[in-house]
Amino acid sequence: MGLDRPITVGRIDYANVWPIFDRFDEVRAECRLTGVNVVVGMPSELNGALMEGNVDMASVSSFAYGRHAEQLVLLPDLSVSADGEVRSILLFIKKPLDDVLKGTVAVTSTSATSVNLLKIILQGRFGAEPRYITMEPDLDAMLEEADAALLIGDHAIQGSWRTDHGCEVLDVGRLWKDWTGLTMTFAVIAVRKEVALRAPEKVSDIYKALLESKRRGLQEIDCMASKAAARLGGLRDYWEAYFNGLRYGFGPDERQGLTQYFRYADRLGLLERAAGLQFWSDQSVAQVKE
Ligand SMILES: C=C(O[C@@H]1C=C(C(=O)O)C=C[C@H]1O)C(=O)O
Repeated sequence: MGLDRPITVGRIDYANVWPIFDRFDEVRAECRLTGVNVVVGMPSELNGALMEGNVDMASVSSFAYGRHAEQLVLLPDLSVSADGEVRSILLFIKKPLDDVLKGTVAVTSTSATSVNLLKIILQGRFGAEPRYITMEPDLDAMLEEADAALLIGDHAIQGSWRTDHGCEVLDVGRLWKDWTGLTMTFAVIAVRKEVALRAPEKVSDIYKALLESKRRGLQEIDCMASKAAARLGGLRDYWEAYFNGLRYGFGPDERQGLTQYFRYADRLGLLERAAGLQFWSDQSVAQVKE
């Protein structure tokens, strides 16, 4: 037992996680929380790193949690979710939707949740199974190869500001909400079970620091919006509306939406089984089974 090494935490390199992570370094310094390394990456990179054990806990695609739920636990009260529009999970369609449904869709290599969400919606709601090709998140290159392109995160946002692609832009969070009436959880923070078992105090300290970072981040969305505009472009007001439009908790609505998503993914054979949601708690860490 025990874990005689630093803990590595993976942070998604998109603005959507800023409200959770932006103040994390500051809070850790204040609490003198040492022995923590932070690495950044695209969701698909962190999904792989968490499963390979190269990171111990990370913000990852909720789909990746669903695929490997038996090896992971979720941190409560932390997610990236939306109840309708997300603004950063976007399908750019260059032909009428009916043609896209019979055609080819290029999907970003950075995603797991949204690619499968799109498959679920296109098949479940429209009875369509277009050909999917996975590509780097380059809108022009994707639209050259396909009738539509799915982008997520900052790539989607920056694509949505362009006026030269001539596409209609569909918000996939809105499509999900209109079809199911549910919230959608795109990212979760998951911990490897063996790490939660071997280093419960450390996980607890990191969890508390993340909660405090989120509390501060959400109190100062205006500062974060200015920083996002300076770093990533766009207007401060855009970013303020973006951060305010997302949800960062993991309450009953998020659980219901994610559970339904896992059920659909299971039905379509995208997951081996519909995963349950197992949350970490420092009181019950001994009950977390390996
Ligand atoms: C809201 C978002 O949520 C994300 C979507 C993910 C996915 O599709 O796998 C993973 C993590 C989040 O970055 C976004 O990227 O815009």
